[in-house]
Amino acid sequence: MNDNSSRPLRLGTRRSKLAMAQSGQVAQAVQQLTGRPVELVEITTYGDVSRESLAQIGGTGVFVSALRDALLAGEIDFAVHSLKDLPTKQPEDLALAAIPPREDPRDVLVARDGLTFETLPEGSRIGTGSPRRMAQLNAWARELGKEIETVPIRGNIDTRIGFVTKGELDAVVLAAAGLSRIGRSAEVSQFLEPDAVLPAPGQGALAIECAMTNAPLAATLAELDDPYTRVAVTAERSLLAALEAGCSAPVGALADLSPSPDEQIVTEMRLRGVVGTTDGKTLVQLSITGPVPSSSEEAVAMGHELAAAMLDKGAAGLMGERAL
Ligand SMILES: NCc1[nH]cc(CCC(=O)O)c1CC(=O)O
Repeated sequence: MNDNSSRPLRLGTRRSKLAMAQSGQVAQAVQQLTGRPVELVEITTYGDVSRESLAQIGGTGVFVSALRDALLAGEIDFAVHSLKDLPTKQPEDLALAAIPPREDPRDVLVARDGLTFETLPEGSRIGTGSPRRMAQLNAWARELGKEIETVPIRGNIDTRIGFVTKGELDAVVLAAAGLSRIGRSAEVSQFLEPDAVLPAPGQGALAIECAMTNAPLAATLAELDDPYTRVAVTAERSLLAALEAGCSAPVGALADLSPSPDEQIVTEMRLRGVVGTTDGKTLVQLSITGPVPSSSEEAVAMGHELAAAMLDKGAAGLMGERAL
């Protein structure tokens, strides 16, 4: 592939269980693709060591900057991120070389006694540090005429599920994809349908990044790319960018394709978006449907079109809000 193609490829990863699981999967795929061994290089990011809330320390970008520094310094060859943790603006010197097929994008409820959102009793305490989840859960509770309390929490998946198993909270909300990657899907009490809770832009998808200067590696990694996932998450992220949201802003988005990619002839893409106040009193929720974008530019345009419609409906006034 290039001059020193005999040495193992170095894959930089955070050391959380989730990051190790997703890096491990990609490492295997790349090993198969290239015939070269892939070694994991563990890197600690500021988001892993800080106890502050994500909103305070500047959003989810805190998980990626150390990996990106290592890429640019040539200490690692490529990195795997949860796409939803990537800031919407892609640095010019880094290639988003592949976005593999997305997993289930939905959020899930992990509740005590297998309760669902509908059967949780009045006054239930639900843990989430995400303003997006708070806004939609509180709006849903209002619709059901039920009083709930959203409790800001942080921590890795095990820690968050621990709040429920230790009896400190009635439920927590997590991403289905994260649970599935660490083998804890059995603990899901309810999959939250996007009609009630739209996931974060890019949720359930991975991003494989390498230095722009390493063109041969970028070309190899591109074989892991799924074009349908790419247009869907590109539209979702361009909506987020156009709403000028920081990564901790309460924006949900999901693009789905119909018929589904498994059925071969995909004709349409629907892009849904939501932004709201964390108390759920005000939500701006809209969707648009169009032909499946045939380029990144078309996907971006679709995100911008939905953003403009949402801004028209008052989304701008809701963007300033931060967690708590
Ligand atoms: N914010 C942390 C984070 N980043 C990616 C995932 C899950 C995996 C994914 O969405 O791809 C999670 C955990 C969660 O939100 O429950």
